[in-house]
Amino acid sequence: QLLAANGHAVTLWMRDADQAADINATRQNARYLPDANLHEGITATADIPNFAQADLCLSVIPAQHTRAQLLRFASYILDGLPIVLCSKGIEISTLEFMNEVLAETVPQAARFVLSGPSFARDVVKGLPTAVTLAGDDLAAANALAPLVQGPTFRPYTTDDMIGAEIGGAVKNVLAIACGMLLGMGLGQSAHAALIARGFAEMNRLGAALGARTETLSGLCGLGDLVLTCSSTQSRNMSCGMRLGEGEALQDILSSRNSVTEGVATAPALVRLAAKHDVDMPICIAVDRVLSGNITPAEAMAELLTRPLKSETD
Ligand SMILES: NC(=O)C1=CN([C@@H]2O[C@H](COP(=O)(O)OP(=O)(O)OC[C@H]3O[C@@H](n4cnc5c(N)ncnc54)[C@H](O)[C@@H]3O)[C@@H](O)[C@H]2O)C=CC1
Ligand SMILES: O=C(CO)COP(=O)(O)O
Repeated sequence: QLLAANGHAVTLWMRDADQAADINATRQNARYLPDANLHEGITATADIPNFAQADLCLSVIPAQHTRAQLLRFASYILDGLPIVLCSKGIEISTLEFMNEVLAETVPQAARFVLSGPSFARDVVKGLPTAVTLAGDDLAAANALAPLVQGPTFRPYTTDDMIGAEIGGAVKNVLAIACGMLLGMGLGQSAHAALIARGFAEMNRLGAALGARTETLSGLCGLGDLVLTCSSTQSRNMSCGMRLGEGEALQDILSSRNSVTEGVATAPALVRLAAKHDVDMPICIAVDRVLSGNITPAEAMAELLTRPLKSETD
């Protein structure tokens, strides 16, 4: 919507030709974004897009499927085409972030990450949104920013791609934890404590992987953590709430047609943290609940009975 409103001809690639035809005929994406009238500058297709004529490409495929789809297109992508990664997660089979997956699959592309507090429904309504646009270097991110900016959409640039990706991936897992806590009725004080201690976990992982603290304190870290941990509009948070209320994970996932990224990212994150010797007790607790090892109540009891420690450790 943003790009089309900026005057770009936008090709929306999808796997299902019938759905593409439906979108072109109705100007609605009934399955994934109902209630939004799609801009006339958007054309849906199931054919390989004409990458040779593209100024940029946004990858919005769920994290666990990004590699397969990038490989599908890799040979069509010209040297230096900017690919902007919008998915928030860690690939479970490799423990890689999306920019690492892109570097392996489409090495000729210029890599960017767009992340931050931005519900698609808010953006499409034109509600004010500010996000992080990260590139390999700041000049490249600065050059790309005007293409994705809008009257109510402000990208702030950085060259800290790993920081931008850590923020988006970790906040999804923490939002499941916040949802569980609220679903169990444990109150707003516990909710605030979990956000703050979760942010400490995000920062510890960031330090181990070379992210900058100011990136994680910004839109793609703290900003998105606050949004996702505070809104039932978040799929991760609402999944956690339903777990906290006693529903089974499989029932929750099968009741929705939309991705809940934190579910696959939680085990990847726990393994990545272990590999780098980073302490992430809340994320471990989420993973143990998701894998059926403990109940949400047992997870909260475990977290509360951990040995006391300094707040800055
Ligand atoms: N919806 C939102 O507000 C935001 C979503 N994101 C991120 O964007 C990514 C996608 O999220 P949504 O679009 O909301 O999810 P969604 O579940 O609403 O849509 C996912 C899209 O990917 C397609 N898809 C699913 N499996 C696929 C596969 N194997 N190959 C190719 N395409 C496949 C689906 O057909 C659908 O079009 C996620 O990583 C999410 O964290 C980021 C910011 C905001
Ligand atoms: O990333 C998002 C908002 O910034 C969307 O969060 P959910 O995937 O939890 O809905």
